[in-house]
Parts: sequence; structure tokens; C-alpha cells
Amino acid sequence: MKALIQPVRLDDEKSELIVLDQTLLPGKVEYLHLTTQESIWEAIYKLQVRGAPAIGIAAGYGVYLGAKASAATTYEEFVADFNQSKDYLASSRPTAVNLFWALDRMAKRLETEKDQSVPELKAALLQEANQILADDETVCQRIGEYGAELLADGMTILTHCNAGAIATSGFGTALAPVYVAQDKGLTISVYADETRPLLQGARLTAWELVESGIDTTLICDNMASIVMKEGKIDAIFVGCDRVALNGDTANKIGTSGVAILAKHYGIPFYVCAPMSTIDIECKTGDDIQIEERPGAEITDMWYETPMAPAGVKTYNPAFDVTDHRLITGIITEKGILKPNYEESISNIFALV
Ligand SMILES: CSC[C@H]1O[C@H](OP(=O)(O)O)[C@H](O)[C@@H]1O
Repeated sequence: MKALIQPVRLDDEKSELIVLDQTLLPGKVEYLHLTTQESIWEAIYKLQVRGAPAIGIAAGYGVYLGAKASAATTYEEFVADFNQSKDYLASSRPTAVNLFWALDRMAKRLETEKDQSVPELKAALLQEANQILADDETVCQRIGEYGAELLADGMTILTHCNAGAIATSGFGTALAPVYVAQDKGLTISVYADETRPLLQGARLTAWELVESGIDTTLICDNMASIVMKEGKIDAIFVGCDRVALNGDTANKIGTSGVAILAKHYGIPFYVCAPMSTIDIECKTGDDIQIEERPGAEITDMWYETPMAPAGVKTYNPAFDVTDHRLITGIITEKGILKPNYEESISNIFALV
């Protein structure tokens, strides 16, 4: 399966993190060349780079670039500089666990290199950041292969937000099964929820799928019920930002509503989850912090004239939590997990 596009990569020679600016899609395919911690932080916060795995990859390279600039001459001084960059990048967005997973993975690598010189420490961090990217490519392909086992020629799926190539290393999670099925010669159609307020479904998923030649129908989020009721949807595939040990899953706002509708209409609902997005420290979804974003994303974007009266209050949670009892299966790189999720998730982590 070929990568549609690589949303995050490093130019180590120029000490630049090169990021596909997803806020400009689908109209413009442009890249940011980020050299400072501030610009990397901002790119994550503004969703110029977004999607749990892509955020993790960006964080790995971001903290490497921060450490690369260190003038430290001792391990202790270097670690202090590393931790300053790590803590700063960790403050960009709270929900996607991949951000913290990647930063912690980089810190753990540093701990194993205590006897190395500072140049060797920098080389080790670069290697680890590259490995985070490479691992995600393998993981997404495996999720695609397992997920494709659930698809048959002529099936139609619905998805919410964007958990595609540009949200990951280039292969996607929720869209990976569609890409694998396409490579196998199957015809799969997709209904994409536009996903207000930031329209990742309209701007990103529809763009990816149309670019890939997949039959795609864009709908408003409030149309998900009628397409399910009319029998148009055979299965639902979504991504995730943090999966708790019991299988409760945080994903883009609106996902839990789709899952409730799916249950009502008897449609299978799958979460595509790299193990890097499963947080076994979170016992249930109640332990997951939900990012709240500015109300202007609801009122001021996408419309020439104000779509709401000045002074109106807003509430803009960027994610919600889908109860594990609504999830038919969790598709991971180790296979398709079925309930009891606390048991099946514990098993795959014990296998690692
Ligand atoms: C494989 S991407 C996972 C997840 O991330 C997205 O959130 P955001 O666009 O805010 O970064 C969305 O919830 C995707 O499903």
C-alpha cells in the first residue's frame, strides 16, 4: 500500500520539520518549514499538523530538534534542555495520547544512553524519532490489513473526522482498510461526515479519498442518522485519540453520537487504534481529558458573514468519549480486539 502523502518529515541538514499545512486543504497543498519549538507547538495547536499519530511523529522530531540546538556539554545539562523542550511541546494539546507517548518514548531512549557523548545523544534521539515514524508506517499497514478483512466488494462505510493518511505517517488508520481493500481490487464506497466545526471530514477525508479514486459522498454530521436508516451504511470505521483500558474511546467530537446511532440501526462500529493510542493508565473514558477549543471555531470560520449573533455563548469540546459497549471491535496492529476490552487490551500489551 503506497503512502498517499507524507504529512510530517524531517530535513535534518536544515534542522527543519516539514509539515503539510492541513489548515489550507483541500484548496492548497503547501508545506511549513518549522525550525523553532514555538512554531512546532503552534502547528500542533492550530491543527496544521493533526491526527494522533501525526502529532506523535511531529513531537518526536520536534523534541529532537529542540535537543539538537542544545549547547550542553554534559548528560545532565543535555537532559535538562531536552526536558524543557519535552514539557513545552506536551502543553500544545491534551487529548491525543500519541503526543505524550512519543515524548515519553524519546525520554526513555535518552535514559538508555547515559554513557554517551552529547553528539551521540543527539544521534540517538534522531534515530528514535525516525523509528517512531517507521513504526507508524508498519502499524497503519497492519491496521489496514486487519480492517480490510471486514470489508467485501461493494460495501459502503461511514467515517467521521479524518483518520487517514495525513493524520498518520502516510497510510491512515480508519481509512487504511479502505486503501488496502482498494489495492486488493475491491470497490468500497465511503460516506464522510463533514465533522464540524473544523471540517476535517469535508476538507481532509473527502480530499484524500477523492485523490485516491474512492467513491466518496460528503454529508453534514446531522445526516448520519438518515443514511444509516436508509440502509446505505454497512459498517462504520473511525480513528481515535486515546483509548482507555476498558475500551472507552476518545475521538473527534460527534463520534459518540455516530456510535449511538450505529447501535440503534444495528450497524457494526469499529475503532481503528494503534497501540500507541491506547492508554492503559486510563482505566475508563472518565480519565481522558477533553480538549476545549475557542468558540470562534464555531462562529467565525467558514462563513463570510457572521453565522451567529455577537455575544452568543459557545461550547467547543474537540472530542467526546464513545462508551466501549457501543464498539463492535477495536482494530489494532495486533489484530481485531473484541469485548471484553479490558481483557483483550491487557493481553496485547502483555504480549509486547
Ligand atoms: C488517526 S487520527 C485520530 C484522530 O485525531 C483527530 O483529531 P484532530 O483532527 O483534532 O487532531 C480525529 O479525532 C481523528 O479521528
